[in-house]
Amino acid sequence: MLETLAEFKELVQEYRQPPFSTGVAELKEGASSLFYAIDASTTGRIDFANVTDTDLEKLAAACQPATFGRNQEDVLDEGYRKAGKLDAANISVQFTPHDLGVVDVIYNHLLRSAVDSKDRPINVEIYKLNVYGPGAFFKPHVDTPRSDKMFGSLVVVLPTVHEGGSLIFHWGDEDVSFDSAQAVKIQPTTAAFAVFASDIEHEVAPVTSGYRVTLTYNLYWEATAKNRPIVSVDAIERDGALKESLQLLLKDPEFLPDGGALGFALNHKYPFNPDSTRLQNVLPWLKGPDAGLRELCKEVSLEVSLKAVYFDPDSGEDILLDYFFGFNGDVSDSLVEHIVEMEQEGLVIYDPERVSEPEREESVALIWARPLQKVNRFHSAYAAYGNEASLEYAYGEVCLVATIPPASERIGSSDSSDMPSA
Ligand SMILES: O=C(O)CCC(=O)C(=O)O
Ligand SMILES: [Fe+2]
Repeated sequence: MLETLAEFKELVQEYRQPPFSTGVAELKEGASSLFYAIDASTTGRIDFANVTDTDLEKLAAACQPATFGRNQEDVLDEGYRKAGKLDAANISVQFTPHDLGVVDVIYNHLLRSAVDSKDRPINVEIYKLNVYGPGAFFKPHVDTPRSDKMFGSLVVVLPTVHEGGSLIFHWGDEDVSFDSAQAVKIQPTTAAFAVFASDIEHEVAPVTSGYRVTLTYNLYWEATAKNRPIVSVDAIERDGALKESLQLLLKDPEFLPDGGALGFALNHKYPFNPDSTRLQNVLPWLKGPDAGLRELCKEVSLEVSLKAVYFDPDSGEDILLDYFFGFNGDVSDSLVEHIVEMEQEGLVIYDPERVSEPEREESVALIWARPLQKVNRFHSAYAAYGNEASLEYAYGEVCLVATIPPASERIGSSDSSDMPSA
């Protein structure tokens, strides 16, 4: 492998950051209560600055058992999720995530953005209240996307005395645990919170004593958000080594001499609806390091697009589509033929490091800077375990593809010095 390429690949591999952030926040005096519906005409109240066991038992009794999504069906299975829930319609709280300072954490840490939040408004929508009594837990799942604008989840753990119930993130090969029970012990008014990219698998360990009471929220991009990058110039500057390495790669005349594409498998999955989600629209919604890679390509004047990655079992080739296939997509003819005939709707790719000549001339030479972990399947159900069943949205595997001009046309290449520059 070219040395310039090997170096760039290594830096891209290291370019990741935890897609979660945890912390604590103080509930303000006089604004620490929850009101909830016990039945059509009775309301309960808990002041979390001053909770009693009886309060918690009453709240637990007002809950219904929490269900979850398995293969697009809503199921109740206490071997997988054991918890009580109250829907958003049946609760009202006196404090907001904004009051708790969590919105800043979302921008600054989860999205690693220094862009003014006015430019990229988000919606923080309350979803459920959950009560995890002794022995309650929630096994590994992702949070079901409720729209293609949903990027994250927020959990607020209210101040109650309990043990266990850690929130555990499964991030690549690492398990990162947040002991929220410990965190809320700081003061009687200390709440704990976790914000995370909702496509990251996580679980709640069993509660061993007491009641763990949570509010969960869905995080969405506002529909009207401008198409602004969410990664700050600062963040790119900090990753200067990555930019330098990419510039060196592009200058290397042996790297894709006739041009082609540079592909990046992304760190996150993105929600889509096969009928309405256009991949081009997803570009401004990339999360964390994925947004950083897009900015990096822009900085060195490479054109980028997002593609859905599929594997065609008939031909054994990988295909990049500009759209997602339906959930029950039935591919009768060879998909590759289909793509080639439709033109512009997708690319058939080959790896020039492995194959010297493509089988068909339409194929594009693509080198993976960050290798694909997984591809989409045409026939499988998408979300296996979610916190809700969803027939409309699922997470898909997306990659970022940068078009690489032939070596002679690349900015900074020795051959291009006589060419007019843009
Ligand atoms: O309570 C938590 O810490 C996480 C809950 C959760 O993952 C969910 O409700 O989907
Ligand atoms: Fe969850």
